[in-house]
Amino acid sequence: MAPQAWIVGEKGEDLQGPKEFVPLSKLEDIGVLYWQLDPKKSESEEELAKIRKERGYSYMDLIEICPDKLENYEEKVKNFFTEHMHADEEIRYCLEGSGYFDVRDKDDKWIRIWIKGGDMIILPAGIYHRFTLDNANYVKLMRLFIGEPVWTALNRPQEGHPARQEYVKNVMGSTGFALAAH
Ligand SMILES: CSCCC(=O)C(=O)O
Ligand SMILES: [Fe+2]
Repeated sequence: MAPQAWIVGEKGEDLQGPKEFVPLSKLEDIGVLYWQLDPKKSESEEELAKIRKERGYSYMDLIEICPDKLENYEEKVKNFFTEHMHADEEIRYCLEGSGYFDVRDKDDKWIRIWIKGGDMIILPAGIYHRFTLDNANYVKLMRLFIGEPVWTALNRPQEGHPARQEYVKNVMGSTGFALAAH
């Protein structure tokens, strides 16, 4: 099952009227990849091992986002919810709890992706995004990376950044992201 995704406002608020749901295909169009795994199997999961091997995700750690478990909680959650991009992919696997990844669509609207246990999401380098907890106020995420991790958040605007330029070219270009990425 694809995660639920819908359009929200600038501050993350629900828009008036019924939710405008976004299909997985539209997430693929903007380079967002998604897998559903079995969260009970955790690190030993075969499918996870396969994805890690195929995509070269040598680095792995776990992060729990909640006031008692994350140092400098207030500052970190504020930064997570500030619109930013990275020079590399952002790979997150939700083991427990839930949260919202907001990503910009081609029209610069916010798509809110609701991540729960078993959901693995990859945001491409250069995509503008942000993260926030939902009402459950807790998430345990696995962070994956190719080689030594770089978590540097580059706040918008970053139009001159090579990763941003590459992303814009892939997503807005005629071939589309899916063709360019595979
Ligand atoms: C801690 S996962 C989500 C926050 C984020 O976008 C990031 O870490 O760069
Ligand atoms: Fe990020």
